[in-house]
Amino acid sequence: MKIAAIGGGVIGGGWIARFILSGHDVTVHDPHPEAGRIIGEVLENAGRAWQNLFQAPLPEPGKIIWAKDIAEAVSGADFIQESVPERLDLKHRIFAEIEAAAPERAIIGSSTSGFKPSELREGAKHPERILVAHPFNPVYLLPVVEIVGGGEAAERACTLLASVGMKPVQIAREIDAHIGDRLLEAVWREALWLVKDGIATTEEIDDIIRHGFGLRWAQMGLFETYRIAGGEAGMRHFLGQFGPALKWPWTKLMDVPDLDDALIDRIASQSDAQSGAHSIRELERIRDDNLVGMFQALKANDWGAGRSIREMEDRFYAREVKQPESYPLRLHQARVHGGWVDYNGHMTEFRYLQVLGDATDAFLIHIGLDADYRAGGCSAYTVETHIRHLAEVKAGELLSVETRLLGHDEKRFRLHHDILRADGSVVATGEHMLLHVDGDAGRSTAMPETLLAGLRRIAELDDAPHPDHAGAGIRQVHHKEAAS
Ligand SMILES: NC(=O)C1=CN([C@@H]2O[C@H](COP(=O)(O)OP(=O)(O)OC[C@H]3O[C@@H](n4cnc5c(N)ncnc54)[C@H](O)[C@@H]3O)[C@@H](O)[C@H]2O)C=CC1
Ligand SMILES: C[N+](C)(C)CC(=O)CC(=O)[O-]
Repeated sequence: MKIAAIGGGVIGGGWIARFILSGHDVTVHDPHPEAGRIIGEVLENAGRAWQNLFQAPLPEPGKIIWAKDIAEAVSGADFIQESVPERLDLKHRIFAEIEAAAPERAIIGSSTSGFKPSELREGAKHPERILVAHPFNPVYLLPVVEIVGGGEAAERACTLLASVGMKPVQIAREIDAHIGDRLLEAVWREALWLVKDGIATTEEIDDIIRHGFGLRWAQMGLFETYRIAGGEAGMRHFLGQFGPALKWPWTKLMDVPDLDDALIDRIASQSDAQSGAHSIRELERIRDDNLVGMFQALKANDWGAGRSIREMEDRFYAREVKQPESYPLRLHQARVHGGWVDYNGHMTEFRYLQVLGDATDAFLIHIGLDADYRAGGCSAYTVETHIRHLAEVKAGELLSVETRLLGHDEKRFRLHHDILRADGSVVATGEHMLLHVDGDAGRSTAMPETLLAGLRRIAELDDAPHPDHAGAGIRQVHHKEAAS
């Protein structure tokens, strides 16, 4: 799959980061003289956020390939995402250049916040493959993408975008500004009035959102939230009680305040007072850390956007497993991320367990104990672990894990992992006992024949003696009194 990005600003940079972190190379064209620095900074923040977001091993990131012009960027591309400024004449010019050089089957997604497919497609040679693919900022974290335009191209775009962790929502009929921005625009318009009329400052409005209904929206949206607000009688009662308020003067609705110099000054200076202590990149990191925490809470509840994270993790685990050609099994690799290094300048101790745990997950998938199997209610729990830390590991090193099955019975299996650096030297070993568990019943249970057959097949390959340290505990250190 060859991916091209035209425009690498706020949104293009976010798209590029999402594709790269999902393991795709991206060919980028952006004439901005500082495009490399800007995209590099976005990528750094995005990489940091993904490290914190996912428990599963991340794929080896793809590369940015810089293209001097649009023709070079889109040559041979399967999917092209356009994220140039929101001007229709510019977008038409870009589409004409793309169509002159891209393969006929290439899909062209536009990040446009407002233009409809019928407007974007004016004058196109193959209009049906130009779609709205409107994301939300930050694109590398927020899953939703509005797909407008329909047809076969939209289906293909949805499949690709879902594979990089997005939640594509196809919009049935085109409308200016799609759906998300129409909703946001209504709130934005009211907020501008409230600031202009001196009713509230930017900070007070933000407080009311972030300490209140913003938290509700993030997990239940509008209608589900209001259904609960109707009490036991639900949505009908809610509509009966609050429906009439729609006609009261609560909102100025369609009336737009003039964004004159005075209002711009007022908003900009209030915003400086509210948030000016942080740089934009700092604010991005604060936003990303908060979003990561929210995603994790939602993932634990298997709810809303948390589901996209869990599904992405299942894909990351599954893609780890390559058909091994040799034994010990080589099922997992990990690159040591800068954030894994501690005050001693090397990989901190719990990251060893992360690498070992990810290798165990890769083994589970290898024997068929994968997401589909777990959906049936049974899983494997690690009940004992012994790690030996043998060598320091620096940021950036590529680690591989060799896995042996030391033994198994109907309910348990014992794994041994060697973590190796690129030169083949062992930096750590891990020995783990796992128990097959029926999660619904809350107790261990025998594995089905499908899993046992996989274990037997692997056990037959394990003909070398066990490592000397296998089954050993931590060595004794004599107590002061005992030594004297
Ligand atoms: N900023 C936001 O919150 C969101 C913006 N969008 C949409 O994304 C699109 C891009 O917006 P932003 O990223 O905010 O703008 P931006 O101004 O941050 O980035 C635009 C980028 O396009 C580049 N560019 C200009 N002419 C170009 C050309 N001929 N070829 C290649 N690159 C070119 C610029 O150098 C710049 O890096 C717009 O259509 C916008 O409506 C969508 C969702 C959210
Ligand atoms: C302000 N905006 C219209 C460009 C916003 C968007 O399009 C989506 C977002 O990220 O809020």
